[in-house]
Amino acid sequence: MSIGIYFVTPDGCDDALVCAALAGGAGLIQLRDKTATEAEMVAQARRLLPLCRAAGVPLIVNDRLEVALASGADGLHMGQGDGDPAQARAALGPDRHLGLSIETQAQLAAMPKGAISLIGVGPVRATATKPDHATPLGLDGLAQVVAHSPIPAVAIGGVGLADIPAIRAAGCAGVAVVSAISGADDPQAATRDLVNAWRHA
Ligand SMILES: Cc1ncc(COP(=O)(O)OP(=O)(O)O)c(N)n1
Ligand SMILES: Cc1ncsc1CCOP(=O)(O)O
Ligand SMILES: [Mg+2]
Repeated sequence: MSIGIYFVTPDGCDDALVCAALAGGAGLIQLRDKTATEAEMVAQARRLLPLCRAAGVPLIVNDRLEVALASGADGLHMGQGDGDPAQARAALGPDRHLGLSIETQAQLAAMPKGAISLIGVGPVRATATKPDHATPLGLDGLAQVVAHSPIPAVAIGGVGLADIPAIRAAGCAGVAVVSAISGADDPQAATRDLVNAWRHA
């Protein structure tokens, strides 16, 4: 599985930013908004789905199973404290994506086999985007976790263009970013640069 660049939205993301990431070549989009209501997230996911489908890119919802189900999104991403992955898999059915955050080797060893299709490993570095993040793994720690993963992994947390060769060499299927795209002056060009770096790494 190759994902390449996985754009995770910032809080309050407008649809134009997702369009820019799609136009730049992002391979996966996650709607993550820690401030939106459930109804707002359902409405935004419903607006974004046809745009993502037109680009052939899956749309994943962060945290909220009900939003993923109500909007018809392509999957859900869960953290360690976001509920039971086996229950989420049962609700989503066998075909949709189900991502799980992995912050330690112990979490990887305890991962429910069969339910998860993709892991987000990190944070690689400290990041202001997620103030409650776990202890950073660093690039070496990332590589150690990914080496033991039976399923595809993406790196996340404080990563950008310069990290792509090491992340690819670690065996990741992609890299998940918020601020490397959302904080850029030109998010479409930033996405394109990340995509090209991934392709050439
Ligand atoms: C791809 C990916 N990996 C990790 C996370 C973090 O999820 P979580 O630990 O539940 O933290 P929040 O994002 O909910 O703050 C993610 N969202 N995506
Ligand atoms: C959602 C999430 N999970 C671990 S770090 C993080 C935030 C990543 O944001 P950024 O790419 O801006 O560091
Ligand atoms: Mg979460």
